[in-house]
Amino acid sequence: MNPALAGASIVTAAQMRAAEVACFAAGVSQVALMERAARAVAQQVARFARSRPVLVLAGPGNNGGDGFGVAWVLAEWGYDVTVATLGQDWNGAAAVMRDRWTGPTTDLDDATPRPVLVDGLFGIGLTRPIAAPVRGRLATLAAAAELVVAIDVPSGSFADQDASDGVEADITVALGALKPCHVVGDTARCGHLILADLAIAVPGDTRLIARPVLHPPSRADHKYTRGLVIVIGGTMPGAARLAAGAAARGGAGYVVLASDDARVPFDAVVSRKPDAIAAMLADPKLGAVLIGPGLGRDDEARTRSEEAAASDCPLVIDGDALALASIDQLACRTAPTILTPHSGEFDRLFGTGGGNKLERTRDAARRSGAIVVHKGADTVIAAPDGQSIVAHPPAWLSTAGTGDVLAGIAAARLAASRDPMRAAIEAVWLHARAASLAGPAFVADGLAMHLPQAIAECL
Ligand SMILES: NC(=O)C1=CN([C@@H]2O[C@H](COP(=O)(O)OP(=O)(O)OC[C@H]3O[C@@H](n4cnc5c(N)ncnc54)[C@H](OP(=O)(O)O)[C@@H]3O)[C@@H](O)[C@H]2O)[C@H](O)CC1
Ligand SMILES: [K+]
Repeated sequence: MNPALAGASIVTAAQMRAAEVACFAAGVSQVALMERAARAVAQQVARFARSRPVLVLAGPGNNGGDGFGVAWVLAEWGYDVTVATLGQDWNGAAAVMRDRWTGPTTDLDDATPRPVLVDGLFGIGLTRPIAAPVRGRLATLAAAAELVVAIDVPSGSFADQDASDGVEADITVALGALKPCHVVGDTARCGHLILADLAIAVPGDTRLIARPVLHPPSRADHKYTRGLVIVIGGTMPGAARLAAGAAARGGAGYVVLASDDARVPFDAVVSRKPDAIAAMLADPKLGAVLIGPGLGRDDEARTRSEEAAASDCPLVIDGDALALASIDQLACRTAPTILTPHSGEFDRLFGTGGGNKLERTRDAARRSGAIVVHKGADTVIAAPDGQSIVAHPPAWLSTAGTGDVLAGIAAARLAASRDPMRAAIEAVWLHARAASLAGPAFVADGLAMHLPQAIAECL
């Protein structure tokens, strides 16, 4: 998680264009906006170029216009710059930038590599894959460069798709706002991501995660107002135990582990026999129920899962309980629901239909009426109203049991606030932060120990 980008907006190419139009309508000229973009990119190139010769690629559209602008600014600052072009006819602001550029210019076909490559071939206007010869030239020039800086998006990446193609950049300077290709899919091709916001107002319903603000307990609080969490276990009691421990360390006031296995993660977690689940679910003091970690998929698991789904309790559904759930049943719930699928569980429940991960997760939230936490290296949290948040948790979390820990934290946060979107965001942030604090190669059993420190950072 890059703190410099915390809370940054993520917009589609169409939303970006609409925001630009609104900016023009408010009196900013196209040339002025392109000049802002060019200066912002040139500043980043200058930070890292160390006076090395620069080759700027200028494509046929406004990304190319930005490229001419970058070349013009860098040359003014004393850099040795050459421009290689793809295309002949530039319009509007791009033509103005092209005319400002009076330095050495070649065709892309004839360009020779230089240590610093600025990629202004294609931006958000890419409509089809780049033709093989051009892709080949781009790859050759990029491979021979010591530093590749992409303007807006790495050329070849479609702004609205999971990043899966395009040049591999060391630095990408996103213009105006982040786009889906910067945050979902193989985002490594963007290299170090920098946002130049250019003072354009953009929609804010999709954002990168930011550190949540948590409130310490008040003098009037007691264990039930802090949140009573029930974790329903099953055939693999260790997973439910991990989740119960994480719920307790995640700020719950009281945690009950309903499991045939009487072992608890520590004494503060209370063990109950699961034959009393119906009575437990009817407890008006109940803050949230977690079902799924270690549940299994036998008849008993199905009964417990159906009982939980049919209850009025705020519910977190994870692991095996996701395999036992149905979208119709979820959509009928009136109490808050959080689902925490990894990609396999997500595909089984919601299908493998098209769109990027953001679109698919938003669609799943709309269909199920639940908050969906679609886990992965790019975790997407989506609400039925279209609000969505993207997080990039540490890769060290890719180890057994960390999902149970996340589900436990989500239950604790849900019991505390009863607001499932807020709870999901808090849980994902705290989980990722605890992983960072745990350092490399931790085991899931030790992860929750770092939650108090992560919580302290949010007060
Ligand atoms: N967001 C901001 O605040 C600002 C962004 N700016 C920059 O503008 C680009 C978007 O510019 P746009 O002109 O819309 O698009 P591109 O430059 O990406 O490319 C469009 C041209 O490329 C042609 N095209 C598309 N795909 C291909 C392809 N595979 N092969 C060859 N040519 C292709 C397309 O023509 P077609 O009609 O053939 O599709 C266009 O000619 C944005 O990314 C920013 O860099 C502004 O500077 C202002 C601030
Ligand atoms: K580019």
